[in-house]
Amino acid sequence: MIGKQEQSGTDQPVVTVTHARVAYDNRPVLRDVSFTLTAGEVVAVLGANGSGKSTLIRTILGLVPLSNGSIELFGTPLRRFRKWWRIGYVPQRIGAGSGVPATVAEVVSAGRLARRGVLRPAGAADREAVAEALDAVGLADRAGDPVATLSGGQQQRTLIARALAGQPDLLVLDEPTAGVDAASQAAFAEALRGFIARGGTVLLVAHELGPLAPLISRALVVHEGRIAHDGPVPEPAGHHADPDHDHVHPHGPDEPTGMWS
Ligand SMILES: Nc1ncnc2c1ncn2[C@@H]1O[C@H](COP(=O)(O)OP(=O)(O)OP(=O)(O)O)[C@@H](O)[C@H]1O
Repeated sequence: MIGKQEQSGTDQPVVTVTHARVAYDNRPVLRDVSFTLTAGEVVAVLGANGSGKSTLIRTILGLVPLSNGSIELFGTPLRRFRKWWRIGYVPQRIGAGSGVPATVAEVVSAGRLARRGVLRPAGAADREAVAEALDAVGLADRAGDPVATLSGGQQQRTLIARALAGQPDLLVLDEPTAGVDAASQAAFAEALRGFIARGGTVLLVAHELGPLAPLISRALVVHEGRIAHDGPVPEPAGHHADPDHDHVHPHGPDEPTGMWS
């Protein structure tokens, strides 16, 4: 089953960042960042281009070194953390298919490797997890197709399915819906909703929340290397005054029927 979380319930720290400082070639990008993500939270990292959002999540995953401060994953210091299968990561769009002669199912199966180990052949549980992940993102009917034949949005969904197939406790997503068609955005939001309903924790970078907005429980706004806002998703100025504003926030019973109802 997807999302059979090892650690559930509230107030259990999943990610703890304490006074993190990160610099590239002595140029500071993150100056002093602290926050804790607890189990079941769905947190969006927002901020201007180049503010350090990707750097923040790549640092949390140990891909960029800290120059100061500390990070813990599931209560374990980053340098001692080994249970990487507990984390599903979808990097900023790289394309799932460029030059890869693999089928959609094969790409998604790679998401099982960290959990089962490369030396053990795939078993029934692996195949079931892959099928469930493909179903969750609405690509079950494309399982046997070469991933290169899919649209950009479908390729992005393939990468999300790969992360879900590992049945992680934490999903880390870098701009998962940037430049993705509306159908893929909706399919992704639906998959994420299922993951969250099973107690999964989510940390995602986004420019535009779009259909994800109702799912977000907390926003972190990165500005000049610090967390400038930690709380509810801020409303863009003049947002509701915009005649084209698509009112999909879950305010009350007069919401339009659709995937959020
Ligand atoms: N590997 C690197 N080496 C040197 N500088 C880098 C590296 N990666 C990012 N930077 C710089 O660090 C700053 C923050 O980049 P980062 O990608 O974290 O920002 P971001 O908020 O994710 O941006 P965007 O919204 O455009 O994706 C930028 O000025 C960027 O040019």
